[in-house]
Amino acid sequence: MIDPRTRCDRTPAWPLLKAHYDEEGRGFRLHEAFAADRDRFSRFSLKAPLVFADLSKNLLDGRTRGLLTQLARESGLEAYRDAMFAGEPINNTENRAVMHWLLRSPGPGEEGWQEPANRFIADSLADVHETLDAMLAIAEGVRANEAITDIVNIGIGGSDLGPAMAVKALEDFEHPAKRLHFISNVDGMELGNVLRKVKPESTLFLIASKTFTTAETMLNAHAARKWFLAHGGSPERGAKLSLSRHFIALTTNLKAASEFGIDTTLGFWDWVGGRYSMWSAIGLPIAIAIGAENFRSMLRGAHAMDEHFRRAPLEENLPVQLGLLDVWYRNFHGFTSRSIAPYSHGLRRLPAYLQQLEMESNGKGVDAKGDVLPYATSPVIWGEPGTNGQHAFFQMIHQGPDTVPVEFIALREGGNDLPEHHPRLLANALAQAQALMVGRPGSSGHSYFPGNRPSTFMVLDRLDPESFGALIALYEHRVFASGAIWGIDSFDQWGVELGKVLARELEPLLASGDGEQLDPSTAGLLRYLQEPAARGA
Ligand SMILES: O=P(O)(O)OC[C@H]1O[C@H](O)[C@H](O)[C@@H](O)[C@@H]1O
Repeated sequence: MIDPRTRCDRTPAWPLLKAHYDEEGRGFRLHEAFAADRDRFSRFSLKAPLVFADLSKNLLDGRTRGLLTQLARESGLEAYRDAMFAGEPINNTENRAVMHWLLRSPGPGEEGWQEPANRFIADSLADVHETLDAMLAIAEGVRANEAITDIVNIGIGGSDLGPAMAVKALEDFEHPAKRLHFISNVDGMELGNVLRKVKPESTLFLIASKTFTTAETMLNAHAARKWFLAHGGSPERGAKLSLSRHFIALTTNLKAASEFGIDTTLGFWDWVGGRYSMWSAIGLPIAIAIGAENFRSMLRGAHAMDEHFRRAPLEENLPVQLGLLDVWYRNFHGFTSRSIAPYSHGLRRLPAYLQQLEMESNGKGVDAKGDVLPYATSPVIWGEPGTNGQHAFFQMIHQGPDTVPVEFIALREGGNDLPEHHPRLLANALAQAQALMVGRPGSSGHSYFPGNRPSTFMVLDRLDPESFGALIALYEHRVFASGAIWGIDSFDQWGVELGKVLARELEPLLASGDGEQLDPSTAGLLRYLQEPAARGA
């Protein structure tokens, strides 16, 4: 594919942004901006489907926004976005299309169905709906099966973080009699602790791996299988407690799943990136937890956001404007991180999910052609739900020397019957954003609050499947927008390979202890780990 993009530092907008930053951006004061513009709140708020965002507490003015939008245009963001929606192989280092959005596109006969742009998309859409229907039928079957009480999802990265986060987020909608466990770590403590508590006859294992080769997942899957067989399970298909009835694979690698001994496999396609895969078969645990109807509702919310991203003018396009803000902060202000503060217990795993989504997508040092970039890309993403973060690291965000833009996410309606809690939660979210912005004028010494610290405040009406779907799709497209402008391939992850190779080489050395050919630090650690662990003080 010919990349339609122009790298951001080669656009006319880039030096203009630099000059604008030097002249005004660096010294920008939020309180002055509000004083100069009574309508700043409404001028810098955006409403996308199911998500409202107040951007007015960010360090930007009309000129910043104009220049950033010009940058988006000049860097070819729209053409690149359209190439994604046309199914072109925009993941150029792997020569793959990027079509997670298709996983939530309505099928023929459904409301909102659109004529597919080409044959590839039409065929893929048919596959998507066939698998979706099959997956939801399995989910409903499991929900109706009283004998199954525990579902153990074994997967890592994109085959874990999305479903694990979603199941927590949609806890209010979950089946009352199903316990979902997520096993990702190669540390046996995680699987071991779950296996101690479950029984083979009432447990369903989901082996979730796009490639079905990931070392951690394979080790955990084989350990689960061994445990199952050691506790009365049988590899015989017709047996009462058969492996084939208690293991399901979620993967693109049908062959490997069948070699493992699994009969029921829900497939997906190489055009679904791991970290974009919770809408695919990888979402089975979500569907088991919340049911088919709620799962479809989650897809509907995401699709509404897809349409917004695809069609809203850049100025009103929330994912685009958020992505541009990331560029402004990272490349002009030089901020190195962004903190995610969901004021929602349900969204407690969102920061972990976004760490993969954003940093694995956009943590790149070369452009899509492989040329070293002269500018920074993904910020560090971190956070905890409010109000917990306030009692931990907000000290640093308020008074530390670094500026950390914060992203607040709040709900209009709380999802519980404790009437005093939600107003308290909202008051705290508002107070933090306000305190960051206004600081404490006239303060000094230990009570000095500088203020002028930026934040974005997003609001969903409630944390239901539809709004949740829209929120996650918003983040996906925001990452697309900033990655598109940075000129990188946001859909590969070569940076995870080296460690995997080295781990394979090191594992046998842990037994032999022979690390003399290695670097002195690794060799020293190997020797230290070989020595017997100390007992007592
Ligand atoms: O789903 P899998 O093929 O098992 O991959 C699981 C994860 O591991 C890889 O190393 C990648 O870094 C992730 O992008 C991926 O989500």
